[in-house]
Parts: sequence; C-alpha cells; structure tokens
Amino acid sequence: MLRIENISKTFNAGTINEKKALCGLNLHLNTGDFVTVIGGNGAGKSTLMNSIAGAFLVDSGKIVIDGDDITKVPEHKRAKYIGRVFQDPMMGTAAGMMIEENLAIAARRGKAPGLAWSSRKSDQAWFVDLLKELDLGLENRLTTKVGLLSGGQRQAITLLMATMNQPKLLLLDEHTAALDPKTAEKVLNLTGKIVNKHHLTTLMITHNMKDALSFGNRLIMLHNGQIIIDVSGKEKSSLSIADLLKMFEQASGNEFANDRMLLS
Ligand SMILES: Nc1ncnc2c1ncn2[C@@H]1O[C@H](COP(=O)(O)OP(=O)(O)OP(=O)(O)O)[C@@H](O)[C@H]1O
Repeated sequence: MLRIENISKTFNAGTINEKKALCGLNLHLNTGDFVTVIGGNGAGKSTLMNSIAGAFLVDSGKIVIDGDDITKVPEHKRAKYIGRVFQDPMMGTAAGMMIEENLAIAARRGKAPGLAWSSRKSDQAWFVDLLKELDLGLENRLTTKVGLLSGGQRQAITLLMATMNQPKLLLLDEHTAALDPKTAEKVLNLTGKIVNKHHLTTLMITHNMKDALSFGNRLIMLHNGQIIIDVSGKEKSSLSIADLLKMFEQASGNEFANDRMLLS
C-alpha cells in the first residue's frame, strides 16, 4: 500500500546548522496496517510524516501509495490519498465556521467542485450519523461554531474530517498529546474505533509507549533518521515497555534518555 524506499532528508545542507533528519529510510505498509511510531526527540518522526504528506520534497528515494509514485507530487494533490491530524487541536478545523460547514468542506476534499455545501441537505443526515459515533453529544450541534468547542471535541471533529472519505493513508502526528489525559484517552479510543471500522492504513506518532504497545498491529521506532525497531503481530502484543527499552538499547547502542516517553 505504502512503499517508502531509501528516503533521505537533510535540513540546511552545507551550513553549520545541517541536520540529517532521515537517512535512507525504508518502510513498506500493507493495506490496513495500523502502525504506531515512537522515538526520542529529533529522531525524525515528524519529518517522516511531512515527507509522506508532501510538506517538502525528500532529497532522494521514492514514496509510492497504491502504485502511484507521489515522490514529486505537491502537497495539495496528495490530499486525495492522505488524511492527517496534528497535535494542535486548533489546526485541523476552521474556528469561525459551524461544525457542519467544517464537515462539508472535508466531505468535498479532493473531489471536483460541485454544489455549494448549503444545498447538500442530504449530507446533514450523514454528518449526524458520524457525530453520533463520537458519542460527545455533538450530533445536535451542527450549527455550533467549532471555535466554541473544547480541545478534545475539536480534535474529535478533526479526526472525523480526516477519515470521513476513508483516505488511503491516515497520518496522526501526536494528535492527543495536547489534550488532558482523560480526553486524550477518549480521542485515542475513538481513533482505534474509526481506524478499525474502515480498516484504514494508519501511521500514528506517539510519545506514550503504553499507547504505542496497546494500539495497532505494528510498531516502529525511529532513531537518527532510521527505523531501528519494527515489530508486529504477536511479537508486538507480547512486548512490555521494559522489553522495548531493552530492544532500543541493543539496536542503537544507547541508553534510552527521553523523559517524556519514560514517564508516559
Ligand atoms: N524544517 C526544519 N528545518 C530544520 N531542521 C528541522 C526541520 N524539521 C525538523 N528538523 C530537524 O530534523 C530533526 C528531526 O526532527 P523531527 O521533527 O522529525 O523529529 P521528531 O522525531 O518528530 O521529534 P519530536 O519528538 O521532538 O517531535 C531534528 O533535529 C529537527 O531539529
């Protein structure tokens, strides 16, 4: 489904600030893979997602989604393949617009221009069904401005917007990290529910090792711009956080030194 072959990305090449963020990284995902992505600060996790989403072009290597080589395709054209949710709940939605307006825009993403959203009353029933599944009481608030919602409610709406057209690939970039623990858990459980329902191929960055182990069928760990751990299926489900730390130390030759992950 997703084939990433030997991609490299260096920021500020040739300057004193040169940083090799991705170094010949390879990753192949099968359709329906739900992969959690962990790694210390600066390991290259967000750069990997930005490379896939097309925020910038990689220096070398190839990115293929469902047989289409998207390595040089601009970001806005990759949107038809990719749904993305960022850490900041303010980023994925338009605060000044109503819930239904936000959903209507997402519904038309990547499609040819058609009728104005206001004339598509039939979509409203679909939106109500989608909102009901969130179980946050938002199905009766279609005309509420998104800016009035809590961070968790907003992130849940962003998740709906990113998944309602069932993208070929869902990218979640620490999408619950800015929420309080209880809300984060709720949004994470919703994520699992939506991903499983639609069998979405998903990459989810998290700093929480427990979540990385309990969600998804596969886990990768990045270090210095490369994947150093890649476990799936039974091997993944039988791992503990201590096992993961030991694997990291063996694979990298380093002690694990990332307070944020260890505390999670
Ligand atoms: N736009 C950029 N310009 C310059 N350097 C960058 C840029 N984006 C990332 N980097 C550098 O590339 C390296 C990898 O960064 P990246 O954000 O991918 O790490 P990460 O694994 O997501 O880390 P974190 O968990 O801290 O978010 C870091 O050293 C970072 O400073």
